Amino acid sequence: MSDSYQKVSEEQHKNVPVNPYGPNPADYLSNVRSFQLIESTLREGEQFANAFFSTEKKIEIAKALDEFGVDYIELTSPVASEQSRADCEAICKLGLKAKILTHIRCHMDDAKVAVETGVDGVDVVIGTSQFLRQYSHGKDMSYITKSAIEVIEFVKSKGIEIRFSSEDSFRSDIVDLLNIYKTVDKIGVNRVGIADTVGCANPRQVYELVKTLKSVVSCEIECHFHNDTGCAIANAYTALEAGAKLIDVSVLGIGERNGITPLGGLMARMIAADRDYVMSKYKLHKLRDLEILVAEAVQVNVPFNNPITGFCAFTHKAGIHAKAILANPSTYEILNPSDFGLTRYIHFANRLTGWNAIKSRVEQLNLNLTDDQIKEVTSKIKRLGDVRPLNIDDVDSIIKDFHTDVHTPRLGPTNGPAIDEESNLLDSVKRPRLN
Ligand SMILES: CC(=O)SCCNC(=O)CCNC(=O)[C@H](O)C(C)(C)COP(=O)(O)OP(=O)(O)OC[C@H]1O[C@@H](n2cnc3c(N)ncnc32)[C@H](O)[C@@H]1OP(=O)(O)O
Ligand SMILES: O=C(O)CCC(=O)C(=O)O
Ligand SMILES: [Zn+2]
Repeated sequence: MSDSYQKVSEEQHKNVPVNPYGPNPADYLSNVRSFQLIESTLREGEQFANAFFSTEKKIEIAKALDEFGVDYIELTSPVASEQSRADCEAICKLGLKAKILTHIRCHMDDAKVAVETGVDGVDVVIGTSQFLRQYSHGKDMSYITKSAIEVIEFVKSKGIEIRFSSEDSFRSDIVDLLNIYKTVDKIGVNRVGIADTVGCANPRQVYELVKTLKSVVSCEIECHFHNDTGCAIANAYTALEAGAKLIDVSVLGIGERNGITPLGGLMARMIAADRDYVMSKYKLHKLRDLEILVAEAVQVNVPFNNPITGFCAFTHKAGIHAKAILANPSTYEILNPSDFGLTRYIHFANRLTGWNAIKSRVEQLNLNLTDDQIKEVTSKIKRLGDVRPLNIDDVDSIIKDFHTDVHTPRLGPTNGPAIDEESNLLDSVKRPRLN
């Protein structure tokens, strides 16, 4: 960043207008201002193609998630492997503030192992769509209901939390879904879960399903959204608006295929909706380090366009934007980088820059130029920017040369040959001109 970008002031946003499209406080269903996070980097995230977490790495990630302030940490099923079981036990013993969950199939064999690990709760899942009933577990709805009741009653008898979830909820029959949720709610689960396992749902469908489910169960609703069609964050937000309380996330969204709702992206969405709630609950300054920790663990880069932490998420380039940002950052920023311990930049070393951005650079360099002179030097910068990409040193040289030029008494044409400005443009960056 350092050679092409200018760090600009930490100025706070000013005169932020009320957003007429913001959450409507009259919407009694909405949990936008009271949501919780089920962080699944160590469960769904372990299903990401590149993921292998050693015990030490799992512990480091669990501690970092806890420090960030997530409400729950979900871990891989203890029946997945012997080490998965041992890791689950080890994380339970850390004494974290977040509640620890593990995730199992709807089967007594899994449940018996899960309750012995020391977890605070068990997330049970079973596919309810025709696809999964036919090609995954091969069970019908009455078998599913029977085994759900058995597993739920068993886990409850151990005095720990229990959540029942249908897999592939959005391709399941609505009557089957509502029947099974009503049944498990009656037995007394802490939460029921809806899962968009294949990422097929859109926000309108999410709103409808969550709202309908809300009208038939008394327990909390958790939602899990895959991002195959790019709706994972929007669906999560809409689910909260419709009355869901808990959202499954993972760091950078890692998970099966292209993953689920990303923690950082959801934070961006939620802080735009209710900054006070989000700031009071989550340590947003830790987000960048958390993402780097997980990105390195699974050998990927933080995406360039990631919400909040993408390398240019708070960099403003076009002259029109730069002018307004310098006057009031709220003009072109919905999020304030300082909320995340980050910095705003103006990218002025390019041909889209404007004289207001260059004026700010001139002031940073402690040089004295009139507005007309700054406009002239801006034209020079643009001309060079038409020839090649620029960096800060290029721009600073042009400004400093110009400054020297206008503050040096003219020596007259007899002191040297005139230099044609157009043909010597590149040269003029390097040394003062004497014309
Ligand atoms: C959408 C999701 O992400 S759900 C969570 C996915 N998580 C995991 O799969 C955890 C990692 N998985 C594993 O380690 C293994 O798959 C295990 C240990 C769970 C099971 O391994 P295996 O016994 O070798 O079975 P395999 O993985 O080949 O097939 C899955 C089995 O679970 C059954 N099954 C699948 N889903 C469920 C369910 N929700 N509830 C009960 N049984 C289920 C299938 O019928 C199949 O059983 P069968 O072939 O023995 O009849
Ligand atoms: O347990 C759940 O709610 C979700 C399981 C899962 O990962 C999925 O369906 O994609
Ligand atoms: Zn999933």
